[in-house]
Amino acid sequence: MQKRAPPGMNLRELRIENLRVLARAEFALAPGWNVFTGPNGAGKTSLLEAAYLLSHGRSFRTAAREALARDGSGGYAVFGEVEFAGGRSRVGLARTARGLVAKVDGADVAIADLLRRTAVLCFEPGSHELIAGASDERRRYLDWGVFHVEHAFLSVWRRYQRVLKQRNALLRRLVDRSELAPWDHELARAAEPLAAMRRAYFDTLVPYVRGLLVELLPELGEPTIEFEPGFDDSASLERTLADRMERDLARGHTSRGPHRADWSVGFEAARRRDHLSRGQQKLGAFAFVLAQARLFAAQEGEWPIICLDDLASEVDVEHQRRLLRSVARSGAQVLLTGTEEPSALEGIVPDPARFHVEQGRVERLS
Ligand SMILES: Nc1ncnc2c1ncn2[C@@H]1O[C@H](COP(=O)(O)OP(=O)(O)OP(=O)(O)O)[C@@H](O)[C@H]1O
Repeated sequence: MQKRAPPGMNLRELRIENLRVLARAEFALAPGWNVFTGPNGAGKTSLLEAAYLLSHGRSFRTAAREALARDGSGGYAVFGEVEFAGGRSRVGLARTARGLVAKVDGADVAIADLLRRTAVLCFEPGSHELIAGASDERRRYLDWGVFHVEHAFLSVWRRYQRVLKQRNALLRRLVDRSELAPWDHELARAAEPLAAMRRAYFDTLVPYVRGLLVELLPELGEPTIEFEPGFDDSASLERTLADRMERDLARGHTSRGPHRADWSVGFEAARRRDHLSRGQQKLGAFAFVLAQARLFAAQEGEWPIICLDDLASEVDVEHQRRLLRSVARSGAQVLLTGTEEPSALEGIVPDPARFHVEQGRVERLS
C-alpha cells in the first residue's frame, strides 16, 4: 500500500457542448475539491458525466448512449485541459455524424489513446449496481483497471472477443461437430492471458478493498472478496468447452470462459450481496471505487480524478463522513455534486471551490 500520497491528475478546464441540458458550459476547476450545487435537473450529474466520458468513452449512466446528445443537436463534445505529473494535455471526445472522435493535443487519436491519458473514477447513485447488479458492470470495472496497468490488455481482450464471436456464430449454424474443435483450442489460448491479467490485477486490488471495507463497514465483520474467472481455471478450458459442447449447441452460445468472469463480496454478517441494504451496497461499491483509485495512484504515481455524485442519497451522515475522510486523505482532485452542499463536508474539506449550476449554466461562487 502506498505510504505517502502522490500528487493527483487535475482537470484544470472543462468545456462541454450539447451534452444533455448543457448547451455550452466552460469553466476552470480547482486542483483540490470542487463542489457543484443546484436544483434537480440543473445539469450537475451531466458535468461529471462529461469528465467520465474522457476516461471511459461512455457514460456511467447505463444505456445512456442515445440520451447524451442534447435534444436536436445530433452530437456532443467534451474538451478538457488535464494536468499530469509530466505536463499538460488537451483532451477531447466528440460524438459526431462519423461516430466517436477522440483528440489529444489537437491530433485525432484512437479512443484507447485518449482513455489512457485521463483517469476519472465515479461514485454515483447507481453505483450499488456494482455490488448488486449484473456481472457486466463488475467486468467493466475490473477491465478498466487492467487496461491501465497492462498495455497488452486491449489486444488480448479484443482477440478473445473475436474468437468468441466466431465460436458463437458457429454454434448457431453448425453442421459438423468436428468443426468446433479448432475454435475451442483458439478460444482457450485467447482466454489464458486475459484470465491471468484479470486475476493478477484483482489479487493486487483485494488488500486495498479489504482495508476500505473494514474502515467503512466495520459493523458487517470480516469481508470475503473473490474473483470468479468465468470457468474452472484449474482445469483446461479447451476440455471444458468440449465437455459442454451439447449444452452450448442447445443454447447457441459459449457458456464458460472469461466473458463470464465476475467477482463477489460478502461479509461475516451478510454472506450474500442481496443480504446488504441499499446503503451498504453503495458503501461496498464506494470501497471498490476508491480502492481502484488508490491502486492506480500506487501503480501510476498519480491519483485519478474522483467524482462523487449526489453523495447524500441513501448514505447516512456518519457513513458520508467516513467516506469523505477516506477521500480527503488522498491527493485526488474531487468533483462533488449535490442539491445542497453536504453538511458532512464540514471539518473534513475546509475550503472547496464552489460552483452553482442552474439550467445548464455553471457559475463559480468561491
Ligand atoms: N438529451 C437531452 N437533451 C436535453 N436535455 C436533457 C437530455 N438528457 C437529459 N436532459 C435534461 O438534463 C437534465 C439532467 O441533468 P442532470 O441529471 O445532470 O441533473 P442534476 O443537476 O444532476 O439533477 P439531480 O439533482 O436531479 O440529480 C434534466 O433536466 C433532463 O431533463
